[in-house]
Amino acid sequence: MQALETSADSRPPCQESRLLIVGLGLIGGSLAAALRHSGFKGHISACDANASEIAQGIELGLIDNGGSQLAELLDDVSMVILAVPVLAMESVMTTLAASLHRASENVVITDVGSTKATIRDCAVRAFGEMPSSVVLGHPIAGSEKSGVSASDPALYVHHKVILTPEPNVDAGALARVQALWKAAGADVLQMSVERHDQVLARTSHLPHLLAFSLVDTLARQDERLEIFRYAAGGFRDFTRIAGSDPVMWRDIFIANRDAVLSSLDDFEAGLARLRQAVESGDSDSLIATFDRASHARHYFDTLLNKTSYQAEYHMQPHGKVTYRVKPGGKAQGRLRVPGDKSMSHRSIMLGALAEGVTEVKGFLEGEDSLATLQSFREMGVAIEGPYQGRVTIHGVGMHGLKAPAGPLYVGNSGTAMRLFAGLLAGQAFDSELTGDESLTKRPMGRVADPLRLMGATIDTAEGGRPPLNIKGGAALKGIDYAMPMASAQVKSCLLLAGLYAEGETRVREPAPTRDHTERMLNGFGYDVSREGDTCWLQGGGKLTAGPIDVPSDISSATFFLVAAAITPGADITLEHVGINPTRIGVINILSLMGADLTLENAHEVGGEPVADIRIRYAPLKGIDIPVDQVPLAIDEFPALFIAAANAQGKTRLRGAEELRVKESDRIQAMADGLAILGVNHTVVEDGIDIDGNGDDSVPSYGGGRIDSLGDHRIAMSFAIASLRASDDIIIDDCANVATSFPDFVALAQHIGMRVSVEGVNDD
Ligand SMILES: O=C(O)C1=C[C@@H](OP(=O)(O)O)[C@@H](O)[C@H](O)C1
Ligand SMILES: C=C(OP(=O)(O)O)C(=O)O
Repeated sequence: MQALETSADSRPPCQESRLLIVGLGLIGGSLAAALRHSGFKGHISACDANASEIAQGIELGLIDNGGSQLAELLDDVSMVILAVPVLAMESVMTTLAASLHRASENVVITDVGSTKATIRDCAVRAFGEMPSSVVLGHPIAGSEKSGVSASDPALYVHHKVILTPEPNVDAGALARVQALWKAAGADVLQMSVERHDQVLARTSHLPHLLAFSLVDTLARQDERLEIFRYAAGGFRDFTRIAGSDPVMWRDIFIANRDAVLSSLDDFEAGLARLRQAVESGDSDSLIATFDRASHARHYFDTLLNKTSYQAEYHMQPHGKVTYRVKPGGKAQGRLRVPGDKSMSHRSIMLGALAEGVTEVKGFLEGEDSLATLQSFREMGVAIEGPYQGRVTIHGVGMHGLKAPAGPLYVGNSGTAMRLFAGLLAGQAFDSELTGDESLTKRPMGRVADPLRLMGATIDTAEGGRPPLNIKGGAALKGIDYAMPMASAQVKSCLLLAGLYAEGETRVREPAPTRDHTERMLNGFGYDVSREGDTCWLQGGGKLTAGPIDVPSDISSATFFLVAAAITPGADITLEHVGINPTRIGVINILSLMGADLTLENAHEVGGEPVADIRIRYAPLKGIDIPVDQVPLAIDEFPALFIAAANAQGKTRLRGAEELRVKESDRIQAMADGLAILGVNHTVVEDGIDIDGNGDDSVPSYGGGRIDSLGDHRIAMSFAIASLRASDDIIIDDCANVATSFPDFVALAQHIGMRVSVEGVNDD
């Protein structure tokens, strides 16, 4: 992602005519400094009980004038910014309510307080109701320093400012407060007052309380403060914030009492668990806690660096990643795409339930498989890594998982939710599975129904959607189940539940689907048999740990296979790709269309066939896609539709209704994008007809702006399409690419595509 603009020249200017900052400390002073630095043309005055702060503010050139009597400073003011400690807000608001009638109608009031519910209550008491011109806010920036002399014009640059507007807020007032903070260089976002107070209790107030407490405890034990002479980096890092302004923090803890107490309860419970582990020398529990924490801390770094999809999803719900791809470009070179997503999920699941230590290499460090990994940490499994695709899982055995403290969040991943459902149905504890907005729309009845036949108790939301609530302690019984759809996720779910069931669990599939679960179970020494369309296993066995080598994901490789298949002169080799027969629909379909594909260096790793795939450009022709290839290429269709748009003649797909229940309705999402590019097509319920251009001397279609609907495969498919477009293709909502293919943009650039990332729009 591109760096956000930092230079003051490029920030939108703040147009207020006259600002009044009430409380001229570090926060108010830094806002004045930032505005001055941005070229703010208006007048700034300040009100502070401390005359020397005002004098210093004037001397530093931050404010034009000031005084200690609020009522006297309100003439002609356009915006008032309250930067006094939280408990002083009420008297300031009362004065404002009494005096503001003298000022212009248009005055907007905002604040910078660290808690929001109490300040909203103050406003309601002072004004009789929440005025629509009040927009409460909180800049997430600060320093242990205080006073106007510590003002820093860069304090807010790239920092978040959370605004908590009430439903009756005046849209103009909100826009003006947003403009104020953007001019100071901040990223502005919005949330409700309640959510703000809960989030801040955990992320800011609790850490401050702990730092104050630790320093105070140590200082009391050592009156002469001798001990601090020996305190090194860890102490310094942990306690820096204990130097913060005591009055301000007293006010915050009084104001945000309930949310702070609830986060403190959680913390005390965690501390008690650690105490117990230390006392009893419980090395596994210590390692599990530290590993989880260390991983979470690294993950937090990726959030800060905005390198993660989750960062977009959780911290910037209104900000999206956009790809801009220039038309043309090349498709040349050797590359290795990341590890297989299906196998990465399964390696963690089976490794966790195994006896012994499982070493995984080639693990996909994408958000989907990382969410699976994190969920097992939350169930007490010690997992080291991932470090460059290597993960070490300390298996806990079939019955060693522990109840997680809360819901297990599996992000965007249908695979994880469905496989987890089977596995959790066999546990002794209750559990809840949740996911992101896209996953929340996907059907889970397909696993809940057969699991109920096995004896599980599972509640879903309306229409069989997530979240799933799974009752622990069920006595599962094996079933003989004919799946109504060809789904590896349903099959795998039932096989995993079958591990815990009495007797035999048999699953019949209407067409072959990926068989990674069966292969990996066999690899862990658990017998899974197959005859024709049916596979089965006996419950009650055990898994034995062993090494797993995850090959590159053929679903990710597909984008580059199609890139080369449509680009004259292309020659790409994809290394070490998994070519399991249940996954090679894309190779078969492209070959039928006339692509020049060869497999080199074919061999087997850990029970899965792999090869290097070389593909050189050859003109494509439209085909009727054989129905038996559909489940074998299910995730590859968005990219194959782009191949079809470049082929000569019509390509017809039928029997692919499953595409409608993926991360998006992939038939409709692709049809909508193809329409924007000007590609003729006809949508039917279970497929699509696409008319290809087939003339490789001219571009195959135009450009345009496409909504990927937050679906990674839609985003990457239209990025590849640009190789044969006549104009730029701009694709919105691409953060989700990180769920399956975190390096996609870098590799696309590597082969010669002209793709750039436009970053976050923060409005
Ligand atoms: O088992 C798996 O790992 C997967 C199975 C497929 O889903 P269905 O089982 O719903 O077809 C596929 O679309 C998904 O990306 C991964
Ligand atoms: C459908 C996909 O994944 P999942 O079902 O795990 O969300 C996919 O990766 O294309």
